[in-house]
Amino acid sequence: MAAVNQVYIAIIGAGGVGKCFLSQLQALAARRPSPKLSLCYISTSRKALYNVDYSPVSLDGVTESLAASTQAPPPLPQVIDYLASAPAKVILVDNTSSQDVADAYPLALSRGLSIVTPNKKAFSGSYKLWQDIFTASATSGAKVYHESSVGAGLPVISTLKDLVDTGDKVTKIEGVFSGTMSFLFNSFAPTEGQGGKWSEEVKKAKALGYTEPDPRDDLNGLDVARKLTILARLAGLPVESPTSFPVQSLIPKELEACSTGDEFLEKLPAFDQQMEDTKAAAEKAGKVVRFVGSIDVATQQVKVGLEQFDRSHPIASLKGSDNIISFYTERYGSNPLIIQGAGAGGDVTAMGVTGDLIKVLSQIA
Ligand SMILES: NC(=O)C1=CN([C@@H]2O[C@H](COP(=O)(O)OP(=O)(O)OC[C@H]3O[C@@H](n4cnc5c(N)ncnc54)[C@H](OP(=O)(O)O)[C@@H]3O)[C@@H](O)[C@H]2O)C=CC1
Ligand SMILES: N[C@@H](CC=O)C(=O)O
Ligand code: NA
Repeated sequence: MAAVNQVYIAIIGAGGVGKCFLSQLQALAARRPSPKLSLCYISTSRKALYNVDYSPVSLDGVTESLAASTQAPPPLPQVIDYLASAPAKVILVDNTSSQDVADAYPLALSRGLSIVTPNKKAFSGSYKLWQDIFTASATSGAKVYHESSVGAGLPVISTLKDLVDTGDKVTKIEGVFSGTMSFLFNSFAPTEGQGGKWSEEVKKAKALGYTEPDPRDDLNGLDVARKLTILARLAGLPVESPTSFPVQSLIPKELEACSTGDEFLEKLPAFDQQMEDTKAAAEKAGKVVRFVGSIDVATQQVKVGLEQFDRSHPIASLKGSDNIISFYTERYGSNPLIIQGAGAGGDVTAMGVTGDLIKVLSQIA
């Protein structure tokens, strides 16, 4: 018999986004006495904290408790078994970028666990995984939300879903979909002034928490390709994978064989001239270079890569890690619905996750 008025939260991943989420969760739990939110499981890749009798793990100082824990995370099917046997409903928060965790969503959903996540891997992996996730959710009634998988906390997924669900026809989606790429080009090739060195800006983007755990996943264009795969599927295109359309990589050929992200960052300064040449070519045409993506729904064409823009273009004059995403639809005609704002960073990403958690609570509690 499920305990009344209590919802268990299980968290996998406590890095940049995970830590910000924990502090938002603690504030939410303090603000909202009902349902009572209790942490029943938290792990990183090497440590875990949970009690076999489901007594809650305290949110006070949880990062430190987790770091000091001597419990190792059990294999995922075992974690799902433990959560599915909890004496109240469970929301699983995946704050990793792990494909293994993403692959376990169909099992978790089929066992009644709702999921909220900023992890793109489940929704941009194989089309079969996408179908399995939504079939499992529809069959069990467990919810799955992933607003922060595109545009961090910006309301990109919810807006696209509303457009589609209310019967509008999306014809094109285009813009800047990467906080890292936005930050890099806004600071390396600004509309005014000189700009910094490419490799130094890449290191800054990582230090600011904008990049993927391995920054090569941003620079090879795959992070943007994943986001476009998600949006294209929501707009009705059965895109097979993020590698099934043209994606431009900014990884120098000579560094493709680096075995770690750290080795790549160490060697990158020797290749700064390649990006300087790209910048100079745009300047010669009186323009600036930016990394953009687009989905043409009618022709089913998706593409990701560098383009040149006039300095006065809204894409050229973005600031910081801002994304700008334009939805062209039948209802909006030639004036697209535009969403703009920070597209990366721990707090804004965690906000999307916490917002999703609140949506799930309103449906299951
Ligand atoms: N940073 C941003 O601005 C944005 C991030 N996102 C997404 O948010 C997610 C988290 O990003 P971020 O916090 O920056 O990444 P971090 O690398 O800072 O944190 C990742 C966390 O996940 C843990 N982890 C990784 N693999 C596993 C696993 N198999 N099992 C358990 N724990 C695991 C890591 O543990 P350990 O340290 O032990 O490896 C770490 O605690 C990613 O999917 C990213 O794409 C989305 C939008 C914006
Ligand atoms: N690395 C990503 C993080 C958000 O998805 C980005 O820079 O946009
Ligand atoms: Na979003």
